Amino acid sequence: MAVPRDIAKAPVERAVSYSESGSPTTTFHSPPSASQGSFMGALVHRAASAAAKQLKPFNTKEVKILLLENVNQTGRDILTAQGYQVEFLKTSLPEDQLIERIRDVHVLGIRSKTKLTAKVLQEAKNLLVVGCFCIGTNQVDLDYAAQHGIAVFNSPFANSRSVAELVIGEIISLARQLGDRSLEMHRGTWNKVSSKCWEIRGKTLGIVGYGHIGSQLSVLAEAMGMTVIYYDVLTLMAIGTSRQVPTLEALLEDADFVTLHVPETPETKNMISTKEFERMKKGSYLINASRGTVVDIPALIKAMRAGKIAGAALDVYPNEPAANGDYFVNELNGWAEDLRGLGNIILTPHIGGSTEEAQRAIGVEVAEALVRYINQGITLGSVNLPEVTMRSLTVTEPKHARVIYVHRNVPGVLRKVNEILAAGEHNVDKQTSDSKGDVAYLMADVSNVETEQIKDIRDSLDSLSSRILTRVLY
Ligand SMILES: NC(=O)C1=CN([C@@H]2O[C@H](COP(=O)(O)OP(=O)(O)OC[C@H]3O[C@@H](n4cnc5c(N)ncnc54)[C@H](O)[C@@H]3O)[C@@H](O)[C@H]2O)C=CC1
Ligand SMILES: O=C(O)CCC(=O)C(=O)O
Repeated sequence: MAVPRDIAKAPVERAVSYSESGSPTTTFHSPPSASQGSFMGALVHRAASAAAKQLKPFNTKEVKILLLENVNQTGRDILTAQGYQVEFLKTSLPEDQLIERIRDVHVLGIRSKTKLTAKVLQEAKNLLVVGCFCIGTNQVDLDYAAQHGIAVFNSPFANSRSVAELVIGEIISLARQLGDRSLEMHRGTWNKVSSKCWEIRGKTLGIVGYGHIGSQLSVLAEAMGMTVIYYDVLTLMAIGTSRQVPTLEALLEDADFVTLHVPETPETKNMISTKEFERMKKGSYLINASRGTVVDIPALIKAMRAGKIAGAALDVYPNEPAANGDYFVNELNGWAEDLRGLGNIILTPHIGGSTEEAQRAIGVEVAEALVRYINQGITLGSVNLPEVTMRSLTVTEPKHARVIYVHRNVPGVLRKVNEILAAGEHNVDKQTSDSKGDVAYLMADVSNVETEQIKDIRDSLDSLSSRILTRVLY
């Protein structure tokens, strides 16, 4: 029975200590959850039951992981069970502290608040991979990360249902002015009102961005008797009796409730501003649970003060406090106090995806992706690198190694890599490669590799001008 060995190395400029002795470390055990609930989990599990050889990038105890923003216990458990060094913080970190902390970690886990700009990432000399324990990845400079061989993973839909359900709650709450009535009762005032309070049955919901969240919401809204229209840059199949409209303007003119479910991009910045509020129906409502930059908030304040917009629900803001207990005041966003002073406005602290179900599922999904990437180099689900997978090496292949070479997508690289491997008399048993833009990802399982040869393979690959990152797992 082959002893799992443990050797590989981060790229030279992101050197980490590693054991060249091939000293055995703890045997890898797939976390039980790896076989539950996901296609990849099943894939990994099937391979394991066929006596997969467990590859290790480093001595597991040397893998340093920093988890910020209160990543769920499920994710922490999976990473800890691998034997990695896991440090956990409840909050995000301001840039200077982040730069200080990011220098020596191999893996960083964040949620939506931690800004991984090029300035921050260039300090991350050891960083192999970032796990965004959320949907949005706009907080990470994905291109910079890809160009430096740092993989980024997220959880593309584990919290979509939670957001959709929150929005349904908000539609009813706005239509019935529930926030205001509740606040009045808390202050001791009885104020029984029906004027300008409505049923939602028969009203039109306009969904901007008909992706995972928008389409879930569509189903729920129709079940409540609403008519659903949506606008998206893509032509997408309508669910139920909903209908795609050709322009944002057409949606704004028709909808009683407008709800935003687009990502943060240059195109969606201030997507809803003065001109759009002018297009909206008098007495209509706006909901934003996407990203704070999508709505021009001073324009919203004006439109609400003018009575054009009858109510709004905001879950996200251009600047959000770093931690619970921090204040939401003008120092953070210049208009915060004006916003708080409006009637029929629901302000929530970015809780769209904050349910037990969503956070547990995200914890498992992202942590499993991180383990697969660290231990096997599999990039399935990565948002910035080409998605590459390959069946595991098995314990019957004791002298095999997995070579991972992230490189510039230029002609001739495969030939050079294979020449290097052939020069060492290593047969390439299987190989796969894919590219995304100008970055390519090559994975090869090679035979006849002695421990002493690992360094040569790595050094030879490192010397190629196309190299971004070399890893050798065995
Ligand atoms: N409040 C919260 O806690 C949460 C917020 N979010 C935010 O919600 C956003 C949407 O999430 P998903 O539905 O999962 O994303 P998705 O990627 O499944 O769907 C987004 C849709 O927006 C469309 N789109 C992109 N740019 C557009 C534009 N300029 N105009 C019109 N349509 C456009 C896309 O074609 C896509 O169909 C995320 O990017 C994230 O920022 C996500 C989860 C939780
Ligand atoms: O609660 C979070 O971590 C952020 C949720 C979110 O905005 C997202 O998943 O993109």
